[in-house]
This record gives sequence, C-alpha cells and structure tokens, in this order.
Amino acid sequence: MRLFTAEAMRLADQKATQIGYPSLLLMDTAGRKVARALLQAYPNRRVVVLCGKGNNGGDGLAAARWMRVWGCEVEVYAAEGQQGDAKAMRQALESHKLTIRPLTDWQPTPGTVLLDALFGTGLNRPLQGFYADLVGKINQSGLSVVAADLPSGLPYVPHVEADLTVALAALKLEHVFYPHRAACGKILLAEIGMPPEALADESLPELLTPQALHALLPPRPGNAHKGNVGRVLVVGGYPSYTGAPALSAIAAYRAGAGLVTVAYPQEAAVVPPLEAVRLPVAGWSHAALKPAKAEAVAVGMGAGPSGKEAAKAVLELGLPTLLDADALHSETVEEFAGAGIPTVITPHPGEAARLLQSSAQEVAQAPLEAARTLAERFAVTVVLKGGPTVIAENGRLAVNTTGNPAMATGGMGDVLSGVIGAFLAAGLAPWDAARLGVYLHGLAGDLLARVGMLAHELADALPQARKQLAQGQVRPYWH
Ligand SMILES: NC(=O)C1=CN([C@@H]2O[C@H](COP(=O)(O)OP(=O)(O)OC[C@H]3O[C@@H](n4cnc5c(N)ncnc54)[C@H](OP(=O)(O)O)[C@@H]3O)[C@@H](O)[C@H]2O)[C@@H](O)CC1
Ligand SMILES: Nc1ncnc2c1ncn2[C@@H]1O[C@H](COP(=O)(O)OP(=O)(O)O)[C@@H](O)[C@H]1O
Ligand SMILES: [K+]
Repeated sequence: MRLFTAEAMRLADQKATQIGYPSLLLMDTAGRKVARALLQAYPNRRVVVLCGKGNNGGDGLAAARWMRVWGCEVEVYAAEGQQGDAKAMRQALESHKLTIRPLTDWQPTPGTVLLDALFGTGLNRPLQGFYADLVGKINQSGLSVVAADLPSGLPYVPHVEADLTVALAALKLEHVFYPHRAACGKILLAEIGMPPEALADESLPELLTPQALHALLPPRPGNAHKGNVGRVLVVGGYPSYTGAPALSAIAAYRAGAGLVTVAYPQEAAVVPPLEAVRLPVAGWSHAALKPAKAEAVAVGMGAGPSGKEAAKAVLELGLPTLLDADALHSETVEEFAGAGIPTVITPHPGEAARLLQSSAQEVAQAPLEAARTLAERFAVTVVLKGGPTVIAENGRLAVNTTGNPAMATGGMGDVLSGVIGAFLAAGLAPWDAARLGVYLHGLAGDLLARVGMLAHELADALPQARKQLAQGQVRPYWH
C-alpha cells in the first residue's frame, strides 16, 4: 500500500479517468462509504452535512443522498457554485426533494453529528475569513465530527478537529504524520473502486501493512537449531551505560535469534541476560570480537565515547551490521558503506541531525526528506525513529504504522536494535530486516500501549506480536 500526497492523489484520479473509470462513480461510492461509516459510528443521530464547492463537497452531497435513501434524518448546508461531478451530486440530491440550505445559515444544534465535507485534498492555502470562522465554530460546538477524506483546513491552520476521518481511496500524509494525524481522530480507509492500476505508484512511500510483513517472517523449520536461525553479536556498553546492550540482547532473543553474544568493556558492569554468551573485552579490537559466533552485529548501544572504536573493531568482522546510538558518526557510517557491508543505521532525530549537520527539529518536521537524504548521502539503509518511524534505502521509502507514544521512554531504541539485528542474522536483506523489525517492535508496543511500560516489557511482548503477525491476526490502524 502506498502513502499519497494530495498531488499524487490528483494524478491517480486522472489516471482512473484516462483508463475509463467514471469519476462520478468514484464520488458516489465515496459518499456512500462515508455515509455508512458515519451511521455505524453514530447510529440514530440527526446528521448535518456541511459541503464546500469542490469535490469534497460533492462527496458530502452524495453521502447526504444515501442517508436520505436509507431513511435517516439529514440536513444539508452547502456552498454555492459546484461544477462537474459535484454539481451532478447536488442535482441528484435535489431530486430527492431535500432542501439544500446556504452554508452561511448553519448554526450548531445539540445532539447532531456533523459531516465535514468542506475541503479535502484540493485545499491549496490556509482558510481565512468565513471558512476560518466556520471551522472555529465547528470545533467549539462540541459536536461529534466525521471528516470526509481529511479534516477541512489540513495541512494548514485552522482546521477541523474530527472524531473520525474516512480516508477515500488511499491514506494521505496527513493521516499518518503528526501533528496533522491528531486532527483526524479515528481513521477508516474506504475503498471506493479506484482501479488498482491508478493507485500503483512505486515512487510513493510504502505504508507498512501486516500482509506485506507477514510474508517476510523468517520460517522456523522443524529441524531448526540455535546455530541456523540467526546468531547476533551485540557490541556496546560503557561504565556509565550498562543497560543498553543487555536490552538489545534480550530483544534479539525475543525476536527469534538462536544465539546472542554480548561484547562489552570488562570494566563496565554489564549484566547480559542469562541466556547470552558473555564476551568482556579489554579494549575494542577485531581480535577480541573474533571468537563470537554470529551472522550479524548490532553495535553502539550504550557504548558512550568508545562507540567509534567499537564500530571499528566490528567493521573488520565484515558481517551485516546495525549501527546505533554511539556508533552513529559520519566517518563510521561511511567506512561501513565503503567496505560494502550491508548496513542499517537507526538514528533518532537528534542522531540524524548530527549526521546531516542540521537540527533535530528540522529532521522531525520533515522525516521523509531527512531519511531519504541520509540514505542517499551514506548509501546505507536508514531507520529514522519517531512516531512514525521512516525507513529509507536507495530511493525507496517506507512508513511504519505501528507504535504509540507510550514508547517514548529510555531503552526502546536499544530494543529495536536487537530486533533488527535478529532479522539481519536470520538472513533478511537490510531493507526487509529494517521494515519487519520496526513493524514488530511497534506492534509489541501496541499490545501493551500504556504509559509507564518499560523497554524490557516491550521486548517480552515481541513473541506475542510475532505470533499475531504470523497468524494473520493483526488489523491495521485504519480499520
Ligand atoms: N482523489 C479521488 O480519487 C477522489 C476524490 N474525491 C474527493 O475530492 C476531494 C478533492 O476535491 P477537489 O480537488 O475538488 O478539492 P476540494 O478539497 O474539494 O477543495 C477545492 C475547492 O476549495 C476551494 N479552495 C481551496 N482553497 C481554499 C481556501 N483556502 N479558501 C476557500 N476555498 C478554497 C477551491 O476553490 P479555488 O481555489 O479554485 O478558488 C475549490 O473549489 C478529495 O479530498 C475527495 O474528498 C472523491 O470525490 C472521489 C475520488
Ligand atoms: N510517539 C511515538 N510513537 C511511536 N513510536 C515511538 C514514539 N516515541 C518513541 N517511539 C519509538 O521508541 C523508540 C525510541 O528510540 P530511542 O529514542 O532511540 O530510545 P533510546 O535511545 O532510549 O533507546 C523508537 O523506535 C521510536 O520509534
Ligand atoms: K473534509
């Protein structure tokens, strides 16, 4: 599934028309789906539909007609001047003898549900004057609001604050990225009959779905043993940071690794899990790490100022490597890419800013661009952590759809490193290991989803998350 911009949606619309699909049919289906979703969420309530003059308003007019056909109590307030399909929808509604009142007449009535069909993807400037005031009135009314496609006004301010948004044909950036996501409330994706060909645009970011990731889960054959399902070497720790490598090691096991070795400075009081092989080292060197049995390495977690040296020692092993935290320095990343080592980097916005010589704020404001730039500049697979996390590699982008703000606590990134390390060790390509790892990590977070949960508790939920994914029990958040 692809994540759309307004412009990409317009092109998809055009493509559908070019290949012969009637746009009026799309609008009618959109209206019917929006009406159904609204009535399911708010049964037996009087509905007030507010329509703009563009196609979003057309969806609202179609929704009103369907609700009328189904015998619901519905009032419509619409702007003047619809053209094309939206005009046809206005006529169709009028033929059902429903009075369409001027938008300027609307006043909030307690107990009604509002259908916001003022503006969708066609908005190209912030709302002002009458429309800005109208949005303010809607938000202050305290009424339940269902938005057709997008809460009107997005991606600008002011905008409607919806309780439910019915995304039409595809999800758009605003449905996924904060702060806009917060204005959408619950999200439903309505399939409106758009020919798949019109929606297939490989240049758009991939939106991670349970179906796509299910297919990536490494098989666990009946004759599996700890030596053939992926062995991970975790390299990190420093006297003042002892927990991070231990968390990564637990997470690697919980994600399915067969064997995990933890290498740490001997003077650091790192306590690896009971199940791990311990490799205390007297200084970071290739010779010290060589005894570890591993197919992949995760390095940098809690390594403090010794992160660069630790990564240098790892480089010589020549194994697929995940660079995190204190191993995330430009020279280090360049060395790994230059050596042709399959490499995943997992910066949070602060670490990404260090690599890009920008600010964490800039990165967080434009995560897709930042991840794409990092992947281009360093020629590695990039996992730019956040809510949501973005993955980039060689011109392609993916956006995660699992995870929640309760995960904003120390150690969550260390857990993610262990998970991706386990999938690299199981033989997945960096792009697949990164996408599956990020998705599963967020899914485990969603199973717990309560503020105050700890990173090691999330790690402990990984097997359950994996089982649900394997058994096809995961529903995406837009259902
Ligand atoms: N994609 C699909 O496949 C399908 C899409 N569908 C639906 O179409 C929607 C997109 O429709 P759209 O392109 O007509 O734009 P829309 O959001 O109605 O707004 C444009 C209108 O607003 C006006 N306007 C703009 N800015 C303004 C401002 N600041 N203040 C005041 N006015 C402003 C602008 O006027 P203008 O700028 O020309 O003066 C124009 O009249 C999409 O979200 C979905 O709901 C479905 O029907 C089925 C299939
Ligand atoms: N609001 C949020 N929504 C979704 N995921 C989040 C959110 N906040 C944090 N996370 C996830 O938690 C992890 C935090 O990683 P990081 O900042 O590196 O933590 P640490 O350095 O303490 O280990 C990342 O995987 C991130 O995507
Ligand atoms: K809308």
